[in-house]
Amino acid sequence: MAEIELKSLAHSYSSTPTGPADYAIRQLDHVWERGGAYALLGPSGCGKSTMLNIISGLVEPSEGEVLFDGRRVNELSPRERNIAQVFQFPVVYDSMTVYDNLAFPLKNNKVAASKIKARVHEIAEVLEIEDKLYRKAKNLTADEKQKVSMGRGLVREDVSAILFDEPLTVIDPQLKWRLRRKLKQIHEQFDITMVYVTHDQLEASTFADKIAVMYDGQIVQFGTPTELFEQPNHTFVGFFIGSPGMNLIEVSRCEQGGRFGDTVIPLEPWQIEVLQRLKTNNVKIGIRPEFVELSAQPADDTYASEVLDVEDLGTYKIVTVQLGSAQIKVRQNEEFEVRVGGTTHVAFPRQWLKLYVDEFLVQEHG
Ligand SMILES: Nc1ncnc2c1ncn2[C@@H]1O[C@H](COP(=O)(O)OP(=O)(O)OP(=O)(O)O)[C@@H](O)[C@H]1O
Repeated sequence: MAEIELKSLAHSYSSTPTGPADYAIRQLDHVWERGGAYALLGPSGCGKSTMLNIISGLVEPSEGEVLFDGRRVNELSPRERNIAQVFQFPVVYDSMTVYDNLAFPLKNNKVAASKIKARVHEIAEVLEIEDKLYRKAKNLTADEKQKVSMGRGLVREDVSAILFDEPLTVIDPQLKWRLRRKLKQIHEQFDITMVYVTHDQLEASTFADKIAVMYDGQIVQFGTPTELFEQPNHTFVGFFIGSPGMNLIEVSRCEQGGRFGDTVIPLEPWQIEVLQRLKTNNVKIGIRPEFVELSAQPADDTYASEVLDVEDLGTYKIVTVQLGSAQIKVRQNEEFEVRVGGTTHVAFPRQWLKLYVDEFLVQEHG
């Protein structure tokens, strides 16, 4: 197991890149610590697979270094790096039995036969495929084959890390949840560095202790699920994490804070100070639907708004209101009474109002 460091790493698939748009990975520094359970989360095309393939050695980065425990591995082949990689689609030898598929990486590494047997049974038990051990892989379902693929990664005790690239895509939805829990349990049991690529926030937060959110070839935030929820560093994180995502309102600056149309949202003095010094006009105020408050009666700090839509989701509802030119989503508990077309009063608690300049969060002492 190793700490994996990416140092000034960048990658372009073009041999003559002319600008940032030609890079699948824009220059970044990042450390995956030894023994951590991580998710790499982001939309399609943001560079997740490229990053995994650079770590495993399938892709040679155009710039920068990959270090395992401080040692440069750029020149090492995937095999020499000792990384296990599980892909979206199962990679198994159809003509072999499940047992032989699982034993294969160990035989390759000249592990003693008695050790192989014990380890194959241990992993098969964890993955609940013990009863399939002596079946030919070609007779398995897609789910079972993917379990074998995972098992081939997990079976080796000496791996530097296991990289999962959307491994549950082919898995039956009902099984997905169980397998995710299983991977988490395996991580706890074997203490291996694991990086799990997904574009599904639920999948990321059930598996990982820390999530790296990737957007447009950059890691825009690396934090716990709670940090990503409460303190999104970038508007993309605000929008991508949460359901629905953060409300983001384009504002212009004014003496009291941010203005859109006739509405002024007062901000903290330090935020106003930042706004006064700005050279850009790209300013947004963000607040999560969970932190916006609604009330039937007006108060000093509320804004009268029209209720556009109410979506009942069982234990809670999502209310969409029109405030000036902005549509704002608010999460309310199921008892809260609102009527589409009616008027409600919206409040934005100051501590949850985030200020974004050029899409990045402005922090108090940053
Ligand atoms: N072999 C390749 N040659 C040229 N461009 C590529 C190659 N592989 C990926 N790209 C491009 O690099 C960018 C990042 O792709 P990558 O597959 O790493 O993203 P991803 O986040 O893993 O996406 P997905 O979730 O769809 O797999 C995309 O614009 C993609 O089109």
